[in-house]
This record gives sequence, structure tokens and C-alpha cells, in this order.
Amino acid sequence: MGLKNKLFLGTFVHSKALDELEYLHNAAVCVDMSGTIVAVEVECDELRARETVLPRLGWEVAEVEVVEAKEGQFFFPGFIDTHLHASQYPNIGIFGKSTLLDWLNTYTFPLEASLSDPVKARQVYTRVIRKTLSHGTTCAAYYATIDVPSTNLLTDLCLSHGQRALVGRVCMDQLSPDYYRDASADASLAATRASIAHILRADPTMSLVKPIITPRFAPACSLPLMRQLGALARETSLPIQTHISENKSEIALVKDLFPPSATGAADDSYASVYDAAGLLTDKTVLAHAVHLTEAEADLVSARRAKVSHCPCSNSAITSGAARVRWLLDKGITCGLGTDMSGGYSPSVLETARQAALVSRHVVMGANGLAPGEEREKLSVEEVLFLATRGGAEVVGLEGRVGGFEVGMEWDAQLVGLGMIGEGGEVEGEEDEGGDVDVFGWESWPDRVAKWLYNGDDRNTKKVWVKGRLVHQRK
Ligand SMILES: Nc1nc2[nH]cnc2c(=O)[nH]1
Ligand SMILES: [Zn+2]
Repeated sequence: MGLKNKLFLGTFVHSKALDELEYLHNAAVCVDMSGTIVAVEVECDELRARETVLPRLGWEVAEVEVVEAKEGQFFFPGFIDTHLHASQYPNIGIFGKSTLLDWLNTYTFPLEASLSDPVKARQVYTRVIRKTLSHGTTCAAYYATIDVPSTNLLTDLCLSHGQRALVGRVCMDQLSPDYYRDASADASLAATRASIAHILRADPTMSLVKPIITPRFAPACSLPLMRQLGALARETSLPIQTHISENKSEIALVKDLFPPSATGAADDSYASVYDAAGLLTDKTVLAHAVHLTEAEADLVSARRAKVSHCPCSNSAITSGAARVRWLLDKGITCGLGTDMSGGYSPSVLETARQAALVSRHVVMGANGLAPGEEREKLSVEEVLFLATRGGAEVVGLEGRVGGFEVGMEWDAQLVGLGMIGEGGEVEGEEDEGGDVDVFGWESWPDRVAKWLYNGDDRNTKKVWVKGRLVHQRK
């Protein structure tokens, strides 16, 4: 909770639509003590804000905290990472030449299992929260592990560090190593209920942290488990997250494991397996969706399920190139996921950059498809929309975060680029602009493009969630 009313001044950049960023210069945004935006004023310097806006709000001028974006800086909505594994953070960058199924067995399950050690879990979860906040991630949809106490700890740490999160205890009762699986569908359900209960005790209004039902992916879940989790989602109205159609061997495995004769589905597609179990809802976040068929995409669209596009991961473990334009054209809401540690980076900015590049590979004929049309390319504006407003819709927070409008909550980052002075030097401290040199003659769209393609956490100067300052670059 922010303790003071706050006045933010300067340039604000946010998405108005999929292909449109809005630039508000010389603007003022007022954020009340609860972290809610109560006024957005354009053509408003500090004097005008003090003389007209603050009195209108009934705010004591002397008690308002003022935060100003300097020349070359701008406020941008916090990033929303719609899919990542908090428990896999120590493994980022470690994947060799593996693909999904051997990657899980070689790198991932041993690490996740080891986090039942509470000391290790605290170390890893503290670090992943700090790291993602430092990259401007104000909201994360986390997978934890199957272990309830350490999943509860992740919730507690999100609350104490002030990161908005959806936290899911991982459900997996089959085809996983003996040392790392739920004992039965019933045991998986009971453990899931326990982790949900913890979150609801810790944050009863779900103002910051929300539970998310998390069947790992179909191959690791029995049909009874998936059905029980579908029923739990109906009972609680909670969101669901899972993986779908990431890798071709995985898809073949799903066809083998779940024939229509067992599921009662109309066909043996991956999406139909989830649908038959009641897991394909308008609150379901489907990670990857690389190889969906036309009929599956239509089903996902009809159920209004969402997609988390994970381009870093899909390239790193050679899963394929997801066709985001095609998904968007079908009316499917998409956001971005780092998918750590399938993905190698904690940064949503990096993920947005990779989303732009992967869309160009789709145009060039990746994924065994004929070269696509130019319009498959995602623009700077579009990938930044996916990173903010799109992500907000994916995790059910549309209208609450992802933009700067009255009534929304102040989840934001202050971005600073390196302004080159007269002598050709970056003004300010050594790493002021990171790798982004701005000469001053660039248009604002060009500055934002430079940030997307060259920026990193050195450009993320301050980060707020719900009005609370949760990261400040030293
Ligand atoms: N990328 C990714 N895909 C999965 N499918 C099942 N589990 C995982 C996981 O941990 N990461
Ligand atoms: Zn994943």
C-alpha cells in the first residue's frame, strides 16, 4: 500500500489499442493512497497540478509525494508475465540442446523437487521476485512446485515484496518421476485446496495475490485429476493455467494417452482433452499453443481461453514458432510469458523483442509452414501491447492494470534511456541508459523502438505495484 498520495509528472506511454501507443507529454497522473489512479491530466506541469488538480482532489499539497520523469525518461505500465516457473529460476540459460520432454527429465524435475527444502525455496523465490521486479514485471502468473509449504512461501514472499501474482501449486499425478509426483488425483486435489486456502488467508480480497489452478500439462495429469480440477475451477471461479501444444512429441503423447474413447471428446486433439475435462474456460491461460490445428484454435476461441505466447522458450528448447497473428485473427486474447526456465530470460522486454523476431521467422516460413504474409509481423506497438494490456486480459486483470486510466491501479515502471549530451557523453551515472543511446532528435516512437530492441533492466529505474515503490535501481 502506498502511504502517501502521489503525483507523477512527465511523459507517459501506454497502449491504446493493439497497434497504437499513446504518448502523453507534460502530463500529470495522481495516484491515491490505495494505489488507484484518480486523475490523468494533460498539459499539466507541477505548478498547475498544485494549483488546480490537487485542490480539486482535496489533497494537501505539502503531503503529496511528487515523482517526476526527467528528460529522456517516461512512465510505462508494468509488464505482465503471463507464464513462468518461479521454481525453475536457478536453471535459466541451462538447457543445452534438449527438447521439451528430455529437458523436463534432465533439468527441470530434479530442480523443482529440490525446492521442498524450505531454505532453498526461500532463496530461489526471493531472488526470482526481486529479479523480475527489477525488469519491470509487476504481475506474474507463477508455477511453483507440487510442494504445499514452499508454494505458500512463494505467496508470502510476493505479498511482502509487493509483487502482484497468480500462484499455482503444480498438479501432476502420472508419467512423472517417482520422486516428484502427487500420490494420487485425490492427494493432488487436497494439496491444491490447501494452497488455495493459504492464499485466501494471506490476501482475503485477492488484492495482490490470487490462486490459480495448475494442472502441469495433460501428459502429467490423469483424466480423473483433470476432471476434478475442472470441477474445482467451476466451484471456485478461479483461473486455470496449463501448457498446450508446445512440442510435437508431447502432442503425440497426448493423442496416445487420451483417446476420445476415454475422454468422451469428439476427437483426439490436445485442446479437446482439456475441454472434455472442463479445463478450457474463459479464465484459462494456455502456455505456448505453438502447433494448434485450425479446429483447436477455433475451440480455444469459442471457449474464450487465453494464450501465453512464450517465444524465448519456444526458440530455446526448439518447440517451434507460434503464429500469434493467426491466433489474434481468431479473436484469441494473447499475452507474453517468459516461461522461465524453458525461456532463458527473466525479462518481459526481452520476450517482447523475441515475439517481434519470431513473428518475422513465421513470415520467412518457420514452423514447416509456407512463408507467411508480411502482416504476420508484429510491430513494436503490438508486442508492447501483448506485454501489458494483452497480458492483463490474459490473467483477468483488464481494466485494473496495464494502462494509465482513471480507476486503474498504478502498476508502472519509470524507464530511462541514455540521453547523449553535447560532448557525446551519456548524462548522469555510468549505466544511465544501459545500451540505449538517445541523441535527442529521435521521435518518441523511435525512442520506444530503441528501448524494445536494445533495452534491459538498466533502463528500469523505478517500479511500483498498486502505488507502492517495489524496486529502485541503485
Ligand atoms: N516449457 C515448459 N513446458 C512444460 N510442459 C510441462 N511442464 C513444463 C515446463 O515446466 N515448462
Ligand atoms: Zn511453462
